[in-house]
Amino acid sequence: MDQFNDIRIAKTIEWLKDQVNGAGAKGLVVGISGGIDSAVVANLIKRAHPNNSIGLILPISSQQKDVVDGTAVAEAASLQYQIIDFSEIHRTMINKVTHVLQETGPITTHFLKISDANLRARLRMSTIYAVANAMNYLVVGTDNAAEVYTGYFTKYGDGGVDLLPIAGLLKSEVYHWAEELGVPKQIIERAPSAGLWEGQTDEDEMGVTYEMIDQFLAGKVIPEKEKMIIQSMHDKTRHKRQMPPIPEW
Ligand SMILES: Nc1ncnc2c1ncn2[C@@H]1O[C@H](COP(=O)(O)OP(=O)(O)OC[C@H]2O[C@@H]([n+]3cccc(C(=O)O)c3)[C@H](O)[C@@H]2O)[C@@H](O)[C@H]1O
Ligand SMILES: Nc1ncnc2c1ncn2[C@@H]1O[C@H](COP(=O)(O)OP(=O)(O)OP(=O)(O)O)[C@@H](O)[C@H]1O
Ligand SMILES: [Mg+2]
Repeated sequence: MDQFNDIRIAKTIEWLKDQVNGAGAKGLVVGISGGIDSAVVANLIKRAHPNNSIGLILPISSQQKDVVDGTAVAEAASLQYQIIDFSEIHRTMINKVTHVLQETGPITTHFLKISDANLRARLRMSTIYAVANAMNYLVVGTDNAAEVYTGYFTKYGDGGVDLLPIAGLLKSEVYHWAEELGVPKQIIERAPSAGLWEGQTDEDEMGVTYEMIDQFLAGKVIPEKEKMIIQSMHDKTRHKRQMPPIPEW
C-alpha cells in the first residue's frame, strides 16, 4: 500500500468525475497504446465512470505486440474497448501527400518520416473525437509532466485532448501509479515508445532519459549536457503549450 499515491489517485478520480459533470458530458474516452501512460489513464477513467468509459486501440501499421498489450490493459482494467485499424487510410493519405509534395520539389526522407509519424497521432485524435462527439464523452490525454515540459507529443495529435489527468506526474510517479492501479507487469516492463516507427524509443529519440528529466523537474542538479537538451526541447515547443498567436492591432 502506498498511501500518498492512493490519496492522489482517489483525488484524480473525483476530479475526472467533476470535469465530466461540469461539462455536461456523460463519460470519458482514451486511446490505449499498450504503453504505461495510457494504461494508467485507462484505469483512472474506468474508476471515475465505470459504465461510461471506453478505450480505443488504434493500430496504424503497428506491431502486433501493441494490440496484444493494449487489449491486456483494457481487460485487466475491465474497461470496454474497441480496436479500429487505420493502416490503410494512413498509407493512402501519406502516398497522396508524398506524391503531391514530390511534384513541388525535393523533400528529405527525414521530414517525410516525421510527417508520416505525426499523421498517425492526428488520425488517432480524429477518431477519438469522432467517438467523443457521438457519445457525449470527453477525450482524456495521457501526457505526463516530462512530456508536457519537453513538448514530446504531436501538436493536435496526442496533444489534442480535453483533460490531462496525469500531466502533473513525473514519469517515475506514473510507474508507482501503474503498480497501485494493477497495470499488468508486461506493460510496466516495456520501454516507453511513441510507436511511430519501427524500433522508436522515447529516450533514444530525445537523447535524454526520463530519469534525468524527472530529476531536472524535481529541481535536482543534473549534468549540463542533459540540462541543455531538456531546455532546448522546452523552448522549441513553447508554441505547443499555447493557443495560436493572434496579431495585435
Ligand atoms: N514557433 C512556432 N510557432 C507556431 N507553430 C510552430 C512553431 N514551430 C513549429 N510549429 C508548428 O509545429 C509543427 C511541429 O510540431 P509537431 O507537428 O508536433 O511535430 P514535431 O514536434 O516535429 O514532432 C513530434 C515529436 O513528438 C514525438 N511524439 C509524438 C507523438 C507521441 C509521442 C509519444 O511519446 O508517444 C511522441 C515524436 O516522436 C516527435 O519527436 C510544425 O510543423 C509547425 O506547424
Ligand atoms: N496504437 C494506439 N492506439 C490507441 N492510442 C494510441 C496508440 N498509440 C498511441 N496512442 C495514444 O497516444 C498516447 C501517447 O503515447 P505515449 O507513448 O506517450 O504513451 P504510452 O504509450 O501510453 O506510454 P509510454 O510512454 O510508456 O509509451 C498514448 O498514451 C495513447 O493515448
Ligand atoms: Mg507509447
